[in-house]
Amino acid sequence: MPINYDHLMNYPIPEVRQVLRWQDVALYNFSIGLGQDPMDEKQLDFLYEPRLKVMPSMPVVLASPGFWSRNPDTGIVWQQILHGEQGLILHKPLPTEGELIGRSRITGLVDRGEGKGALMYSEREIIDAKTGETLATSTSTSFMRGNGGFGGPSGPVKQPHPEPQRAPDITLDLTTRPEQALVYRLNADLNPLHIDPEVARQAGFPRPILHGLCSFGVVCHALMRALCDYDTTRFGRMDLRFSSPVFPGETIRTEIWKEEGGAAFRARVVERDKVVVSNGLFRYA
Ligand SMILES: CCCCCCC[C@@H](O)CC(=O)SCCNC(=O)CCNC(=O)[C@H](O)C(C)(C)COP(=O)(O)OP(=O)(O)OC[C@H]1O[C@@H](n2cnc3c(N)ncnc32)[C@H](O)[C@@H]1OP(=O)(O)O
Repeated sequence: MPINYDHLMNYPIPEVRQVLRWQDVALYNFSIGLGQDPMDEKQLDFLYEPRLKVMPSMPVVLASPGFWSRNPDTGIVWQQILHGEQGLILHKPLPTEGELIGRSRITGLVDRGEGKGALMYSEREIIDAKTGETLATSTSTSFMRGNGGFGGPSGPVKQPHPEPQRAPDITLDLTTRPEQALVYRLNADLNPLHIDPEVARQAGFPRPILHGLCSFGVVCHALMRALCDYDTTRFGRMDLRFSSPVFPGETIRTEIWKEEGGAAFRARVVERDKVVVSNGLFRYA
């Protein structure tokens, strides 16, 4: 069944309620690599419950509807879907415990043409169930490699943040672990692409790849360390493009340029000297 534009634009993504426990926060922080140096007190703040902090990238997994693109009635060839872009705006400080509501919707569909894939833009608001306040807005682009030529519009296409043409001001390396995707998926994203070698092969990869949102968290960690001294209240927004897959176990080098109002960034895998995240935009106080 091919994509039906009207059907997918109005797809009823279920509203999700999540009771957030401190253990969920610690698991998320651990799953993006915090605590690799157990003597680093600033990293322990993200794992130790008496003084627990939430890495600001966490809303991308909060009150998430999961991998709903796999539902047959979407018409999406789920085996060929890749996470293309991700954005996050934080409106309020994140709690370590409470009840959250996630409301998701499709905001755009772009047909890139037969053999060139399609883009699906979506947005999720993460709301504090007690106060009704929106805590964060998460925006995603799904690059649907198997759905080009479905007869939809050819735009509008989101314009990525331009990258400076000079050497970065700061670089910071963070390693990922070989089993990182196996832990990361426990947050919410159960796409078998990240655990099942056969599904990875069908998608064109020699082995399972890392979740885009895990790389998003690793890069957020790098930005918070390099620019904000781990002060989570300083995070404003973060946008990026996933330009090439990361394999679990690789080292992610975040390259940062300071610019008016914040920073631009990209990231590369050191072992393959391959840019994996591009067109990054970071706003902070
Ligand atoms: C909340 C739901 C979110 C979705 C969840 C999905 C489930 C998750 O579990 C899945 C994952 O986490 S997958 C892992 C993370 N993502 C990746 O590894 C993808 C990495 N990127 C790629 O492989 C290529 O960039 C690729 C394949 C994306 C594009 O490569 P090419 O086809 O070679 O593209 P290229 O020739 O470089 O450019 C062609 C046109 O496409 C635009 N473009 C490139 N990369 C893009 C990207 N990442 N996102 C959006 N647009 C992108 C280019 O601008 C270019 O546009 P134009 O033709 O208009 O000039």
